Amino acid sequence: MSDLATSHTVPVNLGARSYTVQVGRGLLSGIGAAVMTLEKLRGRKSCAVITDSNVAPLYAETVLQSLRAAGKEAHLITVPAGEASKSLLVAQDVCGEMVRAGLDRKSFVVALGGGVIGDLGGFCASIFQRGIPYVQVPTTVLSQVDSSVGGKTGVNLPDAKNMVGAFHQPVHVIADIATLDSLHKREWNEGFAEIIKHACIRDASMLEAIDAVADDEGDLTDLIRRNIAIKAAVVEADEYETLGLRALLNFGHTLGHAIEAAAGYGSLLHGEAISLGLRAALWLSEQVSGLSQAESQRVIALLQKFDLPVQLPEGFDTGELLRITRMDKKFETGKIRFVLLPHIGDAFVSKEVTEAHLIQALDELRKPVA
Ligand SMILES: NC(=O)c1ccc[n+]([C@@H]2O[C@H](COP(=O)([O-])OP(=O)(O)OC[C@H]3O[C@@H](n4cnc5c(N)ncnc54)[C@H](O)[C@@H]3O)[C@@H](O)[C@H]2O)c1
Ligand SMILES: O=C(O)C(=O)C[C@@H](O)[C@H](O)[C@H](O)COP(=O)(O)O
Ligand SMILES: [Zn+2]
Repeated sequence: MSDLATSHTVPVNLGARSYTVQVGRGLLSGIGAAVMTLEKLRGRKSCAVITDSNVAPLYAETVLQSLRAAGKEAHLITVPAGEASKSLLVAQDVCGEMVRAGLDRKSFVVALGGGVIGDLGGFCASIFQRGIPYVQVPTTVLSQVDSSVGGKTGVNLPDAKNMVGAFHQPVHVIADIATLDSLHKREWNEGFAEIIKHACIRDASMLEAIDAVADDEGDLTDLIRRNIAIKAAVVEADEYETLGLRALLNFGHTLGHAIEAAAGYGSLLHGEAISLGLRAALWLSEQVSGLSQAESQRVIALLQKFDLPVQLPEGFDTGELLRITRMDKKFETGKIRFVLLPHIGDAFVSKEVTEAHLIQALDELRKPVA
């Protein structure tokens, strides 16, 4: 069977902002042809391919050639790899390069890379000349299963994650599984924190499939497709996170984001910080919403199987973590809205979690897993 024969299409139904996610091996060289078929890009001849310094030498040429063969003027813009590039200063540089390259309101963006590039590239597309379309071409596990879908774009402020941004849906997503072959182990593993999160909030049966992939026995493409479908369904139900449904995708993120920011962007990868946040949220779920210890332990064991951290390293101050946590976008009139599980596969937003609970959870997170 050819690679293309094994590719899947997942629709994201958002009315006028609907798009599809193509997932399979060997899709990258077909990006020009794919873009040609998109009604929303009709008549748009020039584009910026935004990528990072690790991804550019691996995949930029294939993407540029494919776009140029399809008649597009494609300009490459490369930013330094890593979370530090998700900043207003880098966004300003990228927009500056777009102007100098002669891009205009009729141009579009291709975000080629991991979640940093998807969030940054999508954000630049959302603000450049008040908004132009963009295509997501995610090249990490994390970006394929999570960040490329749903239209959350943005950058960090030194104090807190994703503080400046916009909802701006892509017009298409191309997730080429073959690009994952070049990932280093650490970046491969971190993506599984979000996959495990999806299982926790929506689909307990996925834990088995994740276990199988960890043992090199599972179907990775199918697992990625399943995760995209979960993300798409949640986003379809609550695109702008106003109904308390999309907030479920934030399971493990309240403390996870605080830990990521406190670590100084880059020393912990997003998925690693979320792994720590997941252990804390599982413990809080045991205390507040009746999650069984056995269920909690099963998830923690799976995080450990991917070498993800589950014990807070030395050097994190509880007061500082709480200060950052208070900036979480889920805070409402001074009250924490915290995502909890009564069972694996079932999540809800609770207002029962207090700062005292958070302090206890951080104390717990400092202890080794029993
Ligand atoms: N918008 C959303 O809904 C959403 C969801 C989850 C996470 N995020 C954001 O995504 C970011 C994390 O994404 P990430 O983990 O993909 O990080 P990343 O983009 O920094 O990629 C991780 C590392 O892998 C390298 N890389 C990327 N693709 C590669 C490939 N195919 N081969 C070799 N190396 C490759 C990158 O250069 C980088 O060094 C965080 O900023 C997080 O906040 C956003
Ligand atoms: O898409 C969402 O919604 C998510 O919450 C997905 C998260 O994995 C992701 O880290 C997201 O960027 C968090 O957004 P934020 O609004 O909490 O900053
Ligand atoms: Zn996340």
